[in-house]
Formats: sequence, C-alpha cells, structure tokens
Amino acid sequence: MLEVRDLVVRYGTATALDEVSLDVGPGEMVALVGANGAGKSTLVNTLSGIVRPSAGVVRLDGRLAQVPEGRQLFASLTVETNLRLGAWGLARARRDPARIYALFPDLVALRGRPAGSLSGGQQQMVAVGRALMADPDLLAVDELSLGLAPMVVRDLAEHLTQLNRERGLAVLLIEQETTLAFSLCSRAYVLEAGRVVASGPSASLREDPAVVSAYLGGLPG
Ligand SMILES: Nc1ncnc2c1ncn2[C@@H]1O[C@H](COP(=O)(O)OP(=O)(O)OP(=O)(O)O)[C@@H](O)[C@H]1O
Repeated sequence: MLEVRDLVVRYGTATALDEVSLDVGPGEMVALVGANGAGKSTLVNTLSGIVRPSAGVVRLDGRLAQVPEGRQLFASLTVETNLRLGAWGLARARRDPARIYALFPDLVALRGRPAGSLSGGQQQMVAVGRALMADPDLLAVDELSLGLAPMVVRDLAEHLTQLNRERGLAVLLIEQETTLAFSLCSRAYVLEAGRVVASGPSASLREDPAVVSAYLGGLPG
C-alpha cells in the first residue's frame, strides 16, 4: 500500500531524513516512533506532498489522508464546515458528514460550534473525522496523543482500531508515546536523527534493550 525507499529530505544544509525506508501493507497498523526532531513530521509531510524529498521514492497505492500534528483546524469555522473541508474536491454525495457523526456521535451536538471552542480531545476527533471524510485507504496520524488526557487518547485509539478491524483502514501512527504506539500497532519503526535505527514487530521491539532504555523508560512494555 505504502512503500518508502531511501528517502532523503534536507532543509538547507540540514538533513532531516537520511535514506529512510518503510512499508505499510493493506489493512496494517504501523507505528513510527522517535523523539522530538527525529524527523517524524517531515516523513508524513513528504508522503502528503507538503515537503519535497531530495532523493528516494514514495509509492502509494490508494488514497492517503493525514491528521496533521496540532490538528490544524480552522478555529473560527464550525465543526461541520471543518469536516466538509476534508472532502473538498470530492463528488457532492461524498461531502455529507453523516458517516462521521455515526462514527463520532459526540460531534453531533457540537456540529454548529466553532472548532476553536472545543476541548483538545474533541478537536482531535474533528481532525480525525475530517481526514476520514476523504475516504482514505491509509490514514497517517501525526501525534494522536499530543496534549490529551489518557482516557481521551484511549477512546480515539479505540476508534482507529475499530476502523482498521472493520473497514480495513491502514494506519501509520506517528507517536512520541512509544508504549501507546506499540500497543496499537503490530509493527513499528524507530526513527533517530533522521534514520531508522530499529524496526520489526512491536512485540520484539518491546524486548529490545536499546529501545527499552531509550523509549520505554527502561521498563519492558
Ligand atoms: N521547515 C524547516 N526548516 C528547517 N528545518 C526544519 C524544518 N522542519 C523541520 N526541521 C528540522 O528537521 C528535523 C526533523 O523535524 P521534524 O519536525 O520532522 O521532527 P519530529 O520527529 O516530527 O519532531 P516533533 O516530534 O518535535 O514534531 C529537526 O531537526 C527540525 O528542526
């Protein structure tokens, strides 16, 4: 579904991604973990075409939608308008957000509210809903958990797992919360200073001493 080969991204003289390769298969949930500045957002932004690589190849078979870091909602526009913007350019019949309200019933009562007036968790729900409006085959979620209470994160994570299980949605989860990423995704890549330093089944990475000491607070997950 997604094949990234030897991707190199430079900002001026700084190298943000250095020959990064990764794959996401159809219906797979894959995590990309790493500390601040490791290059995670650069990778997602390259997939969606916001950032241009200096070298390497991105092959995507299907439609990609992105939940950007920090949600990037239009704060003064309503929840409903934000959702509709996710289907911008699609056929009229696909622009009805009813399917998103079915998935996130909490949003029904909020549909007329400016997105900027919602809580962080509600805003993240809108951001996920807006991305789903594009009917993606692959959803790239940049920092699902950022700034949210654990209970809210669990709820959002459950929605993603359900979409994956029931509709075969492939997910690339970009996360600093390594424990969360490993528990949701069967496979993961660890990015450090623009390079993939470890990858494989999450169950194996949880036992890898280097990963445990750097990303799991020294405790096996
Ligand atoms: N527009 C830019 N111009 C110059 N350097 C940039 C730009 N965007 C990112 N960088 C640099 O590229 C490197 C990777 O940044 P990136 O935002 O991809 O990391 P990240 O893993 O997503 O970090 P975070 O978790 O903090 O968002 C960092 O050193 C960052 O300072």
